[in-house]
Formats: sequence, structure tokens, C-alpha cells
Amino acid sequence: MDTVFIELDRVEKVFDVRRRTGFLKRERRQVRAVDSLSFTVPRGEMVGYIGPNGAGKSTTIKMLTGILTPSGGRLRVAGIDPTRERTRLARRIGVVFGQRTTLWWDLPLIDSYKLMHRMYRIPDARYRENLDRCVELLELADLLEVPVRQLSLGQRMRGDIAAALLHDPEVLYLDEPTIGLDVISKAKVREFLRELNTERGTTVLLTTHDLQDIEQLCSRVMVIDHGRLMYDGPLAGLHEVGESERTLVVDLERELPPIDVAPARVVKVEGPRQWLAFPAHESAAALVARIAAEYPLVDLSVREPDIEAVIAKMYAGASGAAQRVVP
Ligand SMILES: Nc1ncnc2c1ncn2[C@@H]1O[C@H](COP(=O)(O)OP(=O)(O)OP(=O)(O)O)[C@@H](O)[C@H]1O
Repeated sequence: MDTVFIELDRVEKVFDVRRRTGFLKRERRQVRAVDSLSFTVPRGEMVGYIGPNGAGKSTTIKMLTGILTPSGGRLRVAGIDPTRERTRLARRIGVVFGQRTTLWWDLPLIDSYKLMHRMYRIPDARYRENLDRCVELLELADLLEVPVRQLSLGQRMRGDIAAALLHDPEVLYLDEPTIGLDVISKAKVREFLRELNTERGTTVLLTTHDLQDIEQLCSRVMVIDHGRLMYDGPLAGLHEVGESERTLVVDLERELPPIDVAPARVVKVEGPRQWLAFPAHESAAALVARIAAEYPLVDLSVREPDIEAVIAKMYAGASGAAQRVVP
């Protein structure tokens, strides 16, 4: 697990953008899509890679596949420089872009796979074995003869994931693999990815706007914004850096004025029930003890912060370098 598989050292990507600003007038501007980005991913890890729109996620993945060349820094995948040896690397990586398909639109699904078999020069036995496995686990048997354009989004996505895995890649880059899928299809895709990771040890870098993907699949999450790494650690750790709050719901014997115990503050009162927000890192037990000592307490419960709210808050305040938290 501890061999470094993906390695970025102060990687930069700057785009030159020309914009028409008037008749014969053009403005040149530089967009720093990825800004001094450093991280490593060990072989066999499944990592979530998240950030708001335009944060630089796709640009990172494109550099990792060799489609884009970094403007600066050092980048290696399996010891290979993707820009210099894109073809050699292609045999070892799989890519799924949720919003685009790599399948041939008018052909039955199986024909796309046959074409890939030849394109990647996959040995016959290996191709058969991988295809059988994907067909079984992704439930593709009834879909193989169906032209891709007739597949539903969820079916096509499963078809695309299989296509990315026929050549046994060591790493899989997934860009929004569950976008637009219904609950059942999402569950199938997640289960498949989990199995792929545990059974085959495939390294997975997962970009998604669906935090449940991350919660269910990744023990580690990287948050990127304005091309910079804002957080790298377990999902649970985001609570602390996101300055999130937990809520204590207190039932008193009778209606009373708002409870006064710092640092908690009352955010809602409904008859004898009061809601108190307090910093997530504070001990709930200490707070409860103080309330019990001073107020006629009947019942209480603690509500954990919603991770979506934590991340939204983090994105909102993520413009300054001062808030970068990379343990
Ligand atoms: N080919 C390009 N030319 C110019 N600017 C680009 C190019 N590709 C990306 N950008 C810019 O770089 C920044 C990062 O874009 P990128 O697509 O990597 O973000 P993202 O995190 O993948 O966003 P999303 O979640 O919307 O897909 C954006 O400001 C984008 O406009």
C-alpha cells in the first residue's frame, strides 16, 4: 500500500486565454487552472478529489493522463512522465468521464469492446476474463447487443466503466461516474468500484459532486479550489477545518427563556424545546452537564453537522491561502 503510485510536485497549469473585448480588440489573460499542486497517492488507494466548478479537477486528470502538459512542476504516474510517454502510460490507466462516452454511439456495446480489444492489443484470455467479470458484476449481459445510443444513462455509464477496465489498468480516473444516475444505478456502480479496489488493488481517483460517493468509497479526500489543495485527509476531518457546528436539541420541563451556556447559542425555541448550536470540536458531554446543572432538563439529543454544509462553507470561504489545511 505504501508505494507511491501518483506523484505531483508543485505542478502548475496556466492557460493563455484570448478574449475579444471589442472591434479588433483582444485581451490576453492567463488562467492559472492548477497552482503549485503537490500530493501523492499510494498504490491501491481510493481517493476522492473534490472542489467547486472550475477548481481545476479535470485539468489535473488531463495532466495525469498526458492529454495536457503541465506548465511547471513534476508529475509521475507509475514512475512515468505522462506527457513524454502517453502511449505507454495509456496501457496502464483507465479513464471514465461521466459526461462523455468513449463508446461508439451507433454500435452495439459488444462491438466497442471488440474494438478496444484490438486497439489496446489485449491478450485474448485476459480480455475474455475481464469482459466476463465486468458483464457479471455490472449486469451487462442483456445490453451487449444494444446500440449505445439506446442505453439509458446508467446503463451507458456501466458500459463505459467496463470499457475502461478491459485492459486491466492499475489506476482508474473517474470523473463524475454517478452523475445523473438513479439511486439503484448509483449503488451498483459504487459496489463495483469498491470490489475493484479491494479485490484487484486498483488505485482510484474519484472526482464527484456527490458526497455520498466519497462517504461510501473513500477513506481519504482531497479538496481543491482555485487550483490549490485546500484539504487532504479523512472526510471526517473536514468537520474540524470547516468550523462546523453540531446542534444540541434540549427538552426542558417547561417553556423558559433561551438557555445561556457559552459557547453554545440558542438558534431556535419551540415551547419547552430549544436548539443550541455549538462548535463541532467542543465536547457535548461538558455542555450537557452544565445545562443539566442549571436547567430542568427532560431529554436531549445531539445532531451531527451535515457534511454537505461543511463543504459548502469551506468553498465559500476558500479564496484565501490562509485557509489552506493540508496536514
Ligand atoms: N483549455 C482551456 N483553456 C482555457 N482555460 C481553461 C481550459 N481548460 C480549463 N480552463 C480553465 O481552468 C480552470 C479549471 O478548469 P477545470 O475544468 O479543470 O475545473 P473543474 O474543477 O474540472 O471544474 P468542473 O467541476 O466544472 O468540471 C477554469 O477556470 C477553466 O475555465
